[in-house]
Amino acid sequence: MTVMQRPAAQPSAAGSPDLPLLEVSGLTKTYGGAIGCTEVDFRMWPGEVLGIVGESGSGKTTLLGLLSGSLVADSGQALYSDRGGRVHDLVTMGEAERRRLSREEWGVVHQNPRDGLRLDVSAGANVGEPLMATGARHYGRIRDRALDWLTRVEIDAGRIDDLPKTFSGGMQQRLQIARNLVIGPRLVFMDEPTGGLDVSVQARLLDLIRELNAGLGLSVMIVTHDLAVARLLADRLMVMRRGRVVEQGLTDQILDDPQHPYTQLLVSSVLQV
Ligand SMILES: Nc1ncnc2c1ncn2[C@@H]1O[C@H](COP(=O)(O)OP(=O)(O)OP(=O)(O)O)[C@@H](O)[C@H]1O
Repeated sequence: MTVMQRPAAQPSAAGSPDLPLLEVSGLTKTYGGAIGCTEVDFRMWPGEVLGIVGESGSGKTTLLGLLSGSLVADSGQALYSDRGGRVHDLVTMGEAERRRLSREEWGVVHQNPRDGLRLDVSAGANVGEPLMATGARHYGRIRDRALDWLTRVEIDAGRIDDLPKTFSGGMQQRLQIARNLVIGPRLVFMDEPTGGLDVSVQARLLDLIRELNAGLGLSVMIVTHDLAVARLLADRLMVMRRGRVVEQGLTDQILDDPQHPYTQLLVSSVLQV
């Protein structure tokens, strides 16, 4: 386990808003000889929505995987400041600590909800399980919390005992969000969460993510190839190309006044559609 203490850390229940939630430098991952992402540097702040955009194969999913723990970096540093103000290097920390952070501090929302749900148990169990993994044992209270979260994500309480496979794609995605948020994470990684959904379902899901960010102060790192989604949700954007971050800044600044030729191309190609 690698735990570091920043000299200025001021531990509090929610972590300090003065400390970056994540401070990433030189993060690199190759697959054999091929670059996944290379020399990625950025900071992310508590309560922020950070969008990662770029063409297919630019390294967005690789970066998310390195930070959320499904991939191991070749080199670099990714310092995560937890609720207690303790700082962990995600690149070098041990498996037990990674599992604890995944259980207690993070959520991961996959593009395909089937990758983030257990299809063979009820909707209520899908939401209740993460609570049990963090120590909850009282069946009645677990069911109440599950019901509360189903309602928050606009799933009818009467569906609590139904299997997710009987849900529509949009409902499954909302159930996946409830499963992730029931433990009160500080940071949720989302990989194309609205991909494959039709436009009206997408709009409701985007509203939900905005509400959760504003209401709970949730930090969200969201990968999307859709600049309209990025515009609507993200406070700041990172633009990736061929594994590198070519530009980052405030969303409006990047989309209205892109500096890098690749970002200019990305923005103008969307405008021409
Ligand atoms: N398991 C793997 N084995 C070999 N190469 C991989 C693997 N996963 C990703 N890559 C390569 O790493 C680079 C970055 O891929 P990545 O999936 O991170 O991009 P992306 O921006 O998320 O793309 P998309 O939008 O299509 O999901 C690509 O060149 C890809 O071919």
